[in-house]
Amino acid sequence: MGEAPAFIVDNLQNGNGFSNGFSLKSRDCETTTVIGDKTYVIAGSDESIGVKIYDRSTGNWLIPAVRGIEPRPCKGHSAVLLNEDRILVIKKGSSSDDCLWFLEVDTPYVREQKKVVGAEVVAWSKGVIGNVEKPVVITGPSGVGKGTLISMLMKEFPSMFGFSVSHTTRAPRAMEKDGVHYHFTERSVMEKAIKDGKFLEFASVHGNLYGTSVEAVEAVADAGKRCILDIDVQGARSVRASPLDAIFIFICPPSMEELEERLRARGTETEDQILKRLRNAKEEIKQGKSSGIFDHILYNDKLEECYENLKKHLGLDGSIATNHQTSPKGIDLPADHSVSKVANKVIIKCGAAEGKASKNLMVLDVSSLKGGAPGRTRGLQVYTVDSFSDGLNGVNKLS
Ligand SMILES: Nc1ncnc2c1ncn2[C@@H]1O[C@H](COP(=O)(O)OP(=O)(O)OP(=O)(O)O)[C@@H](O)[C@H]1O
Ligand SMILES: Nc1nc2c(ncn2[C@@H]2O[C@H](COP(=O)(O)O)[C@@H](O)[C@H]2O)c(=O)[nH]1
Repeated sequence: MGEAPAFIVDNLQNGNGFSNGFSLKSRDCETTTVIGDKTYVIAGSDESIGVKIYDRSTGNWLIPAVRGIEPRPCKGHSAVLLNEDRILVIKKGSSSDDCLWFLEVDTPYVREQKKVVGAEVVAWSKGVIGNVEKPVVITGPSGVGKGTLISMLMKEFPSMFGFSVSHTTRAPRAMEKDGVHYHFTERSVMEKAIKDGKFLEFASVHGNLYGTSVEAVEAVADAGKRCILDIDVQGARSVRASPLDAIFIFICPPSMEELEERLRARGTETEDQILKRLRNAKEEIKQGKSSGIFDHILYNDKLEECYENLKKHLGLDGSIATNHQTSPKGIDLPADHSVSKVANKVIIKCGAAEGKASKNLMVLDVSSLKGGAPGRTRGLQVYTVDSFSDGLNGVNKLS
Protein backbone atom coordinates (compact mmCIF):
# COMPACT_ATOMS: atom_id res chain seq x y z
CA MET A 1 0.00 0.00 0.00
CA GLY A 2 1.21 3.53 -0.62
CA GLU A 3 0.30 7.06 -1.52
CA ALA A 4 -0.69 8.08 -5.04
CA PRO A 5 1.83 10.34 -6.76
CA ALA A 6 0.91 13.99 -6.32
CA PHE A 7 -0.11 14.35 -9.96
CA ILE A 8 -2.67 11.58 -9.52
CA VAL A 9 -4.29 13.43 -6.70
CA ASP A 10 -4.12 16.68 -8.71
CA ASN A 11 -5.74 14.97 -11.62
CA LEU A 12 -8.50 13.67 -9.38
CA GLN A 13 -8.94 17.02 -7.72
CA ASN A 14 -9.46 18.60 -11.11
CA GLY A 15 -12.84 16.94 -11.03
CA ASN A 16 -12.24 13.88 -13.20
CA GLY A 17 -15.58 12.08 -13.08
CA PHE A 18 -15.74 8.33 -12.39
CA SER A 19 -17.99 6.63 -14.88
CA ASN A 20 -18.50 3.78 -12.39
CA GLY A 21 -19.43 5.92 -9.44
CA PHE A 22 -19.68 9.65 -9.12
CA SER A 23 -18.01 12.95 -9.72
CA LEU A 24 -15.08 13.41 -7.42
CA LYS A 25 -15.96 17.04 -6.89
CA SER A 26 -18.23 15.99 -4.06
CA ARG A 27 -15.89 13.45 -2.54
CA ASP A 28 -15.33 13.23 1.19
CA CYS A 29 -12.47 10.78 1.19
CA GLU A 30 -10.11 8.91 -1.09
CA THR A 31 -7.51 6.24 -0.46
CA THR A 32 -4.78 4.95 -2.75
CA THR A 33 -3.39 1.43 -2.76
CA VAL A 34 -0.42 0.50 -4.91
CA ILE A 35 -0.19 -3.05 -6.28
CA GLY A 36 2.66 -3.53 -8.75
CA ASP A 37 2.31 -0.97 -11.51
CA LYS A 38 -1.26 -0.12 -10.58
CA THR A 39 -2.60 2.40 -8.09
CA TYR A 40 -6.18 1.76 -6.99
CA VAL A 41 -7.93 4.96 -5.98
CA ILE A 42 -11.10 4.39 -3.98
CA ALA A 43 -13.00 7.60 -3.52
CA GLY A 44 -16.18 8.09 -1.55
CA SER A 45 -18.68 10.88 -1.50
CA ASP A 46 -21.95 11.12 0.35
CA GLU A 47 -23.55 9.72 -2.79
CA SER A 48 -21.43 6.72 -3.76
CA ILE A 49 -18.08 4.96 -3.74
CA GLY A 50 -16.06 4.80 -6.97
CA VAL A 51 -12.87 3.10 -8.11
CA LYS A 52 -10.29 4.28 -10.60
CA ILE A 53 -6.93 2.75 -11.50
CA TYR A 54 -3.73 4.51 -12.52
CA ASP A 55 -1.47 2.26 -14.60
CA ARG A 56 2.11 3.48 -14.18
CA SER A 57 3.44 1.28 -17.00
CA THR A 58 1.28 3.06 -19.59
CA GLY A 59 0.61 6.34 -17.80
CA ASN A 60 -3.13 5.81 -18.34
CA TRP A 61 -6.15 6.01 -16.07
CA LEU A 62 -8.46 3.00 -16.25
CA ILE A 63 -12.10 2.93 -15.22
CA PRO A 64 -12.79 -0.68 -14.26
CA ALA A 65 -16.05 -2.53 -14.69
CA VAL A 66 -17.39 -3.06 -11.16
CA ARG A 67 -18.86 -6.41 -10.11
CA GLY A 68 -20.78 -7.21 -6.93
CA ILE A 69 -23.01 -4.93 -4.94
CA GLU A 70 -21.20 -1.72 -4.00
CA PRO A 71 -21.02 -0.50 -0.42
CA ARG A 72 -23.44 2.20 0.55
CA PRO A 73 -21.88 5.67 0.82
CA CYS A 74 -20.19 6.50 4.11
CA LYS A 75 -18.37 9.25 5.96
CA GLY A 76 -14.93 8.22 4.73
CA HIS A 77 -13.04 4.94 4.75
CA SER A 78 -9.64 3.34 5.36
CA ALA A 79 -8.02 0.86 2.97
CA VAL A 80 -5.51 -1.93 3.62
CA LEU A 81 -4.01 -4.24 1.01
CA LEU A 82 -4.38 -7.98 1.73
CA ASN A 83 -2.48 -10.72 -0.13
CA GLU A 84 -1.96 -8.55 -3.24
CA ASP A 85 -5.37 -9.65 -4.56
CA ARG A 86 -7.88 -7.66 -2.50
CA ILE A 87 -8.14 -4.43 -0.54
CA LEU A 88 -9.91 -4.38 2.82
CA VAL A 89 -12.05 -1.26 3.01
CA ILE A 90 -13.19 -0.20 6.47
CA LYS A 91 -16.09 2.23 6.34
CA LYS A 92 -16.11 4.96 8.95
CA GLY A 93 -19.16 5.59 11.08
CA SER A 94 -21.14 2.81 9.37
CA SER A 95 -23.54 0.38 10.94
CA SER A 96 -21.90 -2.58 12.64
CA ASP A 97 -22.96 -5.05 9.95
CA ASP A 98 -21.85 -2.86 7.06
CA CYS A 99 -18.39 -1.55 7.91
CA LEU A 100 -16.05 -4.20 6.44
CA TRP A 101 -15.79 -4.59 2.68
CA PHE A 102 -13.34 -6.15 0.25
CA LEU A 103 -12.44 -4.70 -3.14
CA GLU A 104 -11.13 -7.71 -5.07
CA VAL A 105 -8.62 -6.75 -7.76
CA ASP A 106 -6.92 -10.03 -8.72
CA THR A 107 -8.87 -12.97 -7.27
CA PRO A 108 -9.80 -15.95 -9.51
CA TYR A 109 -13.32 -14.49 -9.95
CA VAL A 110 -11.94 -11.10 -11.01
CA ARG A 111 -9.44 -12.73 -13.40
CA GLU A 112 -12.27 -14.72 -14.99
CA GLN A 113 -14.41 -11.57 -15.31
CA LYS A 114 -11.48 -9.69 -16.89
CA LYS A 115 -11.40 -12.37 -19.61
CA VAL A 116 -15.17 -12.08 -20.15
CA VAL A 117 -15.16 -8.28 -20.28
CA GLY A 118 -11.78 -7.91 -22.00
CA ALA A 119 -10.92 -4.96 -19.76
CA GLU A 120 -10.06 -4.07 -16.17
CA VAL A 121 -12.51 -5.41 -13.55
CA VAL A 122 -12.79 -5.04 -9.77
CA ALA A 123 -15.38 -6.72 -7.52
CA TRP A 124 -16.92 -5.74 -4.19
CA SER A 125 -17.68 -8.30 -1.50
CA LYS A 126 -19.04 -7.49 1.96
CA GLY A 127 -17.19 -8.98 4.94
CA VAL A 128 -19.19 -11.07 7.42
CA ILE A 129 -17.78 -11.57 10.90
CA GLY A 130 -17.79 -15.08 12.37
CA ASN A 131 -18.39 -18.51 10.94
CA VAL A 132 -21.72 -18.61 9.17
CA GLU A 133 -22.78 -22.12 8.13
CA LYS A 134 -22.14 -23.09 4.52
CA PRO A 135 -24.95 -22.48 2.02
CA VAL A 136 -26.83 -25.59 0.83
CA VAL A 137 -27.33 -26.39 -2.86
CA ILE A 138 -30.19 -28.84 -3.52
CA THR A 139 -30.41 -30.37 -6.97
CA GLY A 140 -32.42 -33.14 -8.58
CA PRO A 141 -34.79 -33.78 -11.48
CA SER A 142 -38.06 -31.91 -11.74
CA GLY A 143 -40.74 -33.49 -9.54
CA VAL A 144 -38.35 -35.39 -7.26
CA GLY A 145 -39.43 -33.35 -4.22
CA LYS A 146 -36.72 -30.67 -3.77
CA GLY A 147 -39.25 -27.90 -3.12
CA THR A 148 -41.20 -30.13 -0.71
CA LEU A 149 -38.06 -30.96 1.32
CA ILE A 150 -36.94 -27.30 1.35
CA SER A 151 -40.39 -26.19 2.58
CA MET A 152 -40.16 -28.72 5.42
CA LEU A 153 -36.75 -27.36 6.44
CA MET A 154 -37.92 -23.74 6.32
CA LYS A 155 -41.02 -24.62 8.34
CA GLU A 156 -39.10 -26.47 11.05
CA PHE A 157 -36.19 -24.01 11.19
CA PRO A 158 -37.65 -20.64 10.15
CA SER A 159 -34.91 -18.53 11.72
CA MET A 160 -32.07 -20.72 10.48
CA PHE A 161 -32.62 -21.00 6.72
CA GLY A 162 -33.34 -18.48 4.00
CA PHE A 163 -34.32 -19.37 0.44
CA SER A 164 -32.36 -17.92 -2.46
CA VAL A 165 -35.13 -16.59 -4.73
CA SER A 166 -34.06 -17.34 -8.30
CA HIS A 167 -34.93 -15.44 -11.46
CA THR A 168 -36.73 -17.28 -14.25
CA THR A 169 -38.24 -16.52 -17.64
CA ARG A 170 -40.92 -19.20 -17.23
CA ALA A 171 -44.51 -18.16 -16.55
CA PRO A 172 -45.72 -18.26 -12.92
CA ARG A 173 -47.86 -21.21 -11.80
CA ALA A 174 -51.27 -20.51 -10.23
CA MET A 175 -50.06 -20.33 -6.61
CA GLU A 176 -46.64 -18.80 -7.26
CA LYS A 177 -45.88 -15.26 -6.09
CA ASP A 178 -43.37 -12.95 -7.74
CA GLY A 179 -40.44 -12.27 -5.39
CA VAL A 180 -41.32 -15.25 -3.16
CA HIS A 181 -41.08 -18.36 -5.35
CA TYR A 182 -39.17 -16.67 -8.18
CA HIS A 183 -38.45 -13.29 -9.63
CA PHE A 184 -40.41 -13.73 -12.87
CA THR A 185 -38.45 -11.84 -15.50
CA GLU A 186 -38.39 -10.96 -19.19
CA ARG A 187 -35.65 -12.84 -21.06
CA SER A 188 -34.04 -9.63 -22.40
CA VAL A 189 -33.88 -8.12 -18.89
CA MET A 190 -32.37 -11.27 -17.46
CA GLU A 191 -29.85 -11.60 -20.29
CA LYS A 192 -28.71 -8.01 -19.74
CA ALA A 193 -28.32 -8.61 -15.98
CA ILE A 194 -26.30 -11.79 -16.69
CA LYS A 195 -24.05 -9.82 -19.05
CA ASP A 196 -23.54 -7.21 -16.33
CA GLY A 197 -22.26 -9.90 -13.97
CA LYS A 198 -25.24 -9.79 -11.60
CA PHE A 199 -25.66 -13.58 -11.53
CA LEU A 200 -23.76 -16.17 -9.53
CA GLU A 201 -24.96 -18.83 -11.98
CA PHE A 202 -27.57 -19.30 -14.68
CA ALA A 203 -28.72 -22.08 -17.01
CA SER A 204 -31.24 -22.90 -19.67
CA VAL A 205 -33.52 -25.51 -18.07
CA HIS A 206 -36.47 -27.21 -19.83
CA GLY A 207 -36.49 -24.37 -22.40
CA ASN A 208 -36.45 -21.44 -19.94
CA LEU A 209 -33.70 -19.35 -18.40
CA TYR A 210 -33.13 -19.72 -14.64
CA GLY A 211 -30.48 -18.08 -12.50
CA THR A 212 -29.30 -17.17 -9.01
CA SER A 213 -28.47 -13.49 -8.63
CA VAL A 214 -25.65 -12.43 -6.36
CA GLU A 215 -28.20 -10.24 -4.58
CA ALA A 216 -30.47 -13.23 -3.80
CA VAL A 217 -27.67 -15.03 -1.96
CA GLU A 218 -26.45 -11.86 -0.23
CA ALA A 219 -29.96 -11.02 1.03
CA VAL A 220 -30.05 -14.34 2.91
CA ALA A 221 -26.53 -13.86 4.33
CA ASP A 222 -27.46 -10.34 5.44
CA ALA A 223 -30.44 -11.73 7.33
CA GLY A 224 -27.94 -13.90 9.25
CA LYS A 225 -29.43 -17.07 7.73
CA ARG A 226 -28.07 -20.12 5.99
CA CYS A 227 -28.83 -19.91 2.29
CA ILE A 228 -30.66 -22.72 0.42
CA LEU A 229 -30.43 -22.85 -3.38
CA ASP A 230 -32.79 -25.04 -5.44
CA ILE A 231 -31.00 -25.25 -8.80
CA ASP A 232 -30.34 -27.71 -11.62
CA VAL A 233 -27.14 -29.70 -12.29
CA GLN A 234 -25.63 -27.09 -14.64
CA GLY A 235 -26.19 -24.40 -12.00
CA ALA A 236 -24.68 -26.65 -9.31
CA ARG A 237 -21.59 -27.11 -11.49
CA SER A 238 -21.20 -23.32 -11.83
CA VAL A 239 -21.66 -22.76 -8.09
CA ARG A 240 -19.10 -25.51 -7.38
CA ALA A 241 -16.62 -23.53 -9.49
CA SER A 242 -17.49 -20.27 -7.69
CA PRO A 243 -16.14 -19.14 -4.30
CA LEU A 244 -19.50 -19.82 -2.57
CA ASP A 245 -18.16 -22.88 -0.66
CA ALA A 246 -21.51 -24.65 -0.29
CA ILE A 247 -22.70 -28.19 0.56
CA PHE A 248 -24.08 -29.93 -2.54
CA ILE A 249 -26.93 -32.44 -2.20
CA PHE A 250 -28.51 -34.39 -5.08
CA ILE A 251 -32.00 -35.85 -4.65
CA CYS A 252 -32.83 -38.99 -6.67
CA PRO A 253 -36.29 -40.47 -7.29
CA PRO A 254 -36.88 -44.12 -6.31
CA SER A 255 -37.71 -44.83 -10.00
CA MET A 256 -38.58 -43.06 -13.25
CA GLU A 257 -42.16 -44.37 -12.93
CA GLU A 258 -42.55 -42.74 -9.51
CA LEU A 259 -41.03 -39.48 -10.81
CA GLU A 260 -43.55 -39.42 -13.65
CA GLU A 261 -46.40 -40.11 -11.24
CA ARG A 262 -45.33 -37.21 -8.97
CA LEU A 263 -44.98 -34.78 -11.87
CA ARG A 264 -48.41 -35.74 -13.24
CA ALA A 265 -50.04 -35.63 -9.79
CA ARG A 266 -48.64 -32.13 -9.19
CA GLY A 267 -50.63 -31.01 -12.21
CA THR A 268 -48.59 -27.88 -12.91
CA GLU A 269 -47.17 -28.76 -16.36
CA THR A 270 -48.70 -29.46 -19.75
CA GLU A 271 -48.27 -32.93 -21.28
CA ASP A 272 -45.47 -31.63 -23.55
CA GLN A 273 -43.65 -30.07 -20.60
CA ILE A 274 -43.99 -33.24 -18.53
CA LEU A 275 -42.45 -35.31 -21.34
CA LYS A 276 -39.63 -32.79 -21.76
CA ARG A 277 -38.89 -32.77 -18.00
CA LEU A 278 -38.87 -36.58 -17.90
CA ARG A 279 -36.46 -36.76 -20.85
CA ASN A 280 -34.15 -34.26 -19.15
CA ALA A 281 -34.44 -36.13 -15.84
CA LYS A 282 -32.54 -39.17 -17.19
CA GLU A 283 -29.49 -37.07 -18.09
CA GLU A 284 -29.70 -35.07 -14.83
CA ILE A 285 -29.75 -38.25 -12.72
CA LYS A 286 -26.79 -39.62 -14.69
CA GLN A 287 -24.83 -36.43 -14.10
CA GLY A 288 -25.93 -36.17 -10.48
CA LYS A 289 -24.55 -39.61 -9.74
CA SER A 290 -21.36 -39.43 -11.78
CA SER A 291 -20.16 -35.81 -11.94
CA GLY A 292 -18.45 -35.74 -8.55
CA ILE A 293 -20.10 -32.36 -7.85
CA PHE A 294 -22.31 -33.62 -5.04
CA ASP A 295 -21.29 -34.26 -1.44
CA HIS A 296 -24.38 -36.37 -0.73
CA ILE A 297 -26.89 -38.29 -2.84
CA LEU A 298 -30.25 -38.91 -1.16
CA TYR A 299 -33.19 -41.02 -2.38
CA ASN A 300 -36.59 -39.47 -1.88
CA ASP A 301 -38.75 -42.57 -1.58
CA LYS A 302 -40.50 -42.15 1.75
CA LEU A 303 -40.65 -38.40 2.28
CA GLU A 304 -40.16 -38.43 6.07
CA GLU A 305 -37.14 -40.75 5.81
CA CYS A 306 -35.53 -38.58 3.16
CA TYR A 307 -36.18 -35.46 5.24
CA GLU A 308 -34.54 -37.04 8.31
CA ASN A 309 -31.53 -37.97 6.16
CA LEU A 310 -31.30 -34.46 4.79
CA LYS A 311 -31.32 -33.01 8.30
CA LYS A 312 -28.60 -35.46 9.32
CA HIS A 313 -26.35 -34.28 6.50
CA LEU A 314 -26.95 -30.67 7.52
CA GLY A 315 -26.05 -31.42 11.14
CA LEU A 316 -29.63 -30.87 12.32
CA ASP A 317 -30.35 -34.16 14.00
CA GLY A 318 -28.14 -33.48 17.01
CA SER A 319 -25.40 -35.84 15.78
CA ILE A 320 -23.11 -33.10 14.52
CA ALA A 321 -22.20 -30.05 16.56
CA THR A 322 -23.16 -27.55 13.87
CA ASN A 323 -26.85 -27.39 14.55
CA HIS A 324 -26.92 -23.94 16.07
CA GLN A 325 -26.85 -21.16 13.60
CA THR A 326 -25.03 -18.16 14.98
CA SER A 327 -25.94 -14.87 13.41
CA PRO A 328 -22.90 -12.98 12.23
CA LYS A 329 -21.93 -10.35 14.77
CA GLY A 330 -20.99 -6.84 13.83
CA ILE A 331 -18.62 -4.29 15.28
CA ASP A 332 -19.30 -0.68 16.14
CA LEU A 333 -16.57 1.16 14.35
CA PRO A 334 -16.37 4.88 15.13
CA ALA A 335 -15.68 7.41 12.38
CA ASP A 336 -12.50 8.25 14.25
CA HIS A 337 -10.02 5.38 13.80
CA SER A 338 -6.68 4.47 12.24
CA VAL A 339 -5.66 1.19 10.62
CA SER A 340 -2.43 -0.80 10.23
CA LYS A 341 -1.59 -4.39 9.27
CA VAL A 342 0.73 -6.92 10.89
CA ALA A 343 0.91 -10.31 9.13
CA ASN A 344 -2.69 -11.64 9.00
CA LYS A 345 -4.01 -9.17 11.55
CA VAL A 346 -5.44 -5.76 10.83
CA ILE A 347 -5.13 -3.48 13.84
CA ILE A 348 -7.82 -0.83 14.17
CA LYS A 349 -7.18 1.91 16.73
CA CYS A 350 -10.38 3.63 17.74
CA GLY A 351 -10.35 7.18 19.05
CA ALA A 352 -6.98 7.73 17.37
CA ALA A 353 -7.62 11.28 16.23
CA GLU A 354 -8.53 12.52 19.67
CA GLY A 355 -4.92 12.08 20.82
CA LYS A 356 -6.03 10.31 23.97
CA ALA A 357 -3.48 8.19 25.80
CA SER A 358 -6.11 5.54 26.36
CA LYS A 359 -7.67 4.06 23.24
CA ASN A 360 -9.57 0.96 22.20
CA LEU A 361 -8.00 -1.55 19.85
CA MET A 362 -9.77 -3.95 17.52
CA VAL A 363 -7.88 -6.76 15.90
CA LEU A 364 -9.30 -8.20 12.70
CA ASP A 365 -7.93 -11.66 11.94
CA VAL A 366 -8.07 -12.23 8.17
CA SER A 367 -6.18 -15.55 8.13
CA SER A 368 -9.29 -17.72 7.52
CA LEU A 369 -11.19 -15.81 4.85
CA LYS A 370 -13.74 -17.84 2.87
CA GLY A 371 -16.03 -17.05 -0.03
CA GLY A 372 -15.71 -13.66 -1.68
CA ALA A 373 -17.13 -12.04 -4.79
CA PRO A 374 -19.63 -12.73 -6.16
CA GLY A 375 -21.06 -12.93 -2.64
CA ARG A 376 -19.96 -12.33 0.91
CA THR A 377 -16.47 -12.83 2.37
CA ARG A 378 -16.87 -14.97 5.49
CA GLY A 379 -14.56 -16.12 8.26
CA LEU A 380 -13.49 -12.72 9.63
CA GLN A 381 -12.59 -12.91 13.31
CA VAL A 382 -12.62 -9.79 15.48
CA TYR A 383 -11.11 -9.21 18.91
CA THR A 384 -11.41 -6.07 20.98
CA VAL A 385 -8.76 -4.91 23.42
CA ASP A 386 -10.12 -2.52 26.03
CA SER A 387 -8.51 0.71 27.20
CA PHE A 388 -4.84 0.39 26.50
CA SER A 389 -2.18 3.02 26.92
CA ASP A 390 1.21 1.27 27.14
CA GLY A 391 0.21 -2.34 26.79
CA LEU A 392 -2.77 -4.58 26.05
CA ASN A 393 -5.24 -5.10 28.85
CA GLY A 394 -8.45 -7.14 28.50
CA VAL A 395 -8.88 -9.10 25.27
CA ASN A 396 -12.46 -9.94 24.21
CA LYS A 397 -13.26 -12.18 21.27
CA LEU A 398 -16.32 -11.06 19.35
CA SER A 399 -16.57 -14.01 17.03
N1 LIG B 1 -41.43 -38.75 -1.11
C1 LIG B 1 -42.51 -38.37 -1.80
N2 LIG B 1 -43.49 -39.24 -2.04
C2 LIG B 1 -44.58 -38.89 -2.75
N3 LIG B 1 -44.79 -37.67 -3.27
C3 LIG B 1 -43.82 -36.76 -3.07
C4 LIG B 1 -42.65 -37.06 -2.35
N4 LIG B 1 -41.89 -35.93 -2.32
C5 LIG B 1 -42.54 -34.98 -3.01
N5 LIG B 1 -43.73 -35.47 -3.45
C6 LIG B 1 -44.72 -34.77 -4.29
O1 LIG B 1 -44.18 -34.72 -5.61
C7 LIG B 1 -44.56 -33.51 -6.27
C8 LIG B 1 -43.30 -32.82 -6.77
O2 LIG B 1 -42.58 -32.33 -5.66
P1 LIG B 1 -41.84 -30.94 -5.71
O3 LIG B 1 -42.71 -29.91 -6.33
O4 LIG B 1 -41.33 -30.67 -4.34
O5 LIG B 1 -40.66 -31.31 -6.71
P2 LIG B 1 -39.39 -30.45 -7.19
O6 LIG B 1 -38.25 -31.35 -7.20
O7 LIG B 1 -39.31 -29.22 -6.39
O8 LIG B 1 -39.83 -30.10 -8.68
P3 LIG B 1 -39.37 -28.89 -9.63
O9 LIG B 1 -37.91 -29.03 -9.84
O10 LIG B 1 -40.16 -29.09 -10.87
O11 LIG B 1 -39.73 -27.62 -8.94
C9 LIG B 1 -45.35 -32.72 -5.28
O12 LIG B 1 -46.71 -32.86 -5.56
C10 LIG B 1 -45.00 -33.34 -3.92
O13 LIG B 1 -46.05 -33.23 -2.99
N1 LIG C 1 -29.51 -23.33 -12.68
C1 LIG C 1 -30.63 -22.99 -12.05
N2 LIG C 1 -31.67 -23.84 -11.98
C2 LIG C 1 -32.77 -23.46 -11.31
C3 LIG C 1 -32.85 -22.20 -10.68
N3 LIG C 1 -34.07 -22.11 -10.09
C4 LIG C 1 -34.70 -23.26 -10.32
N4 LIG C 1 -33.91 -24.08 -11.06
C5 LIG C 1 -34.19 -25.43 -11.52
O1 LIG C 1 -35.08 -25.39 -12.60
C6 LIG C 1 -35.82 -26.59 -12.64
C7 LIG C 1 -37.25 -26.31 -12.94
O2 LIG C 1 -37.85 -25.55 -11.93
P1 LIG C 1 -39.42 -25.25 -11.93
O3 LIG C 1 -39.67 -24.33 -10.80
O4 LIG C 1 -39.74 -24.65 -13.28
O5 LIG C 1 -40.10 -26.58 -11.76
C8 LIG C 1 -35.60 -27.28 -11.29
O6 LIG C 1 -34.71 -28.37 -11.50
C9 LIG C 1 -34.92 -26.26 -10.47
O7 LIG C 1 -34.01 -26.80 -9.55
C10 LIG C 1 -31.73 -21.33 -10.76
O8 LIG C 1 -31.70 -20.21 -10.23
N5 LIG C 1 -30.66 -21.75 -11.44
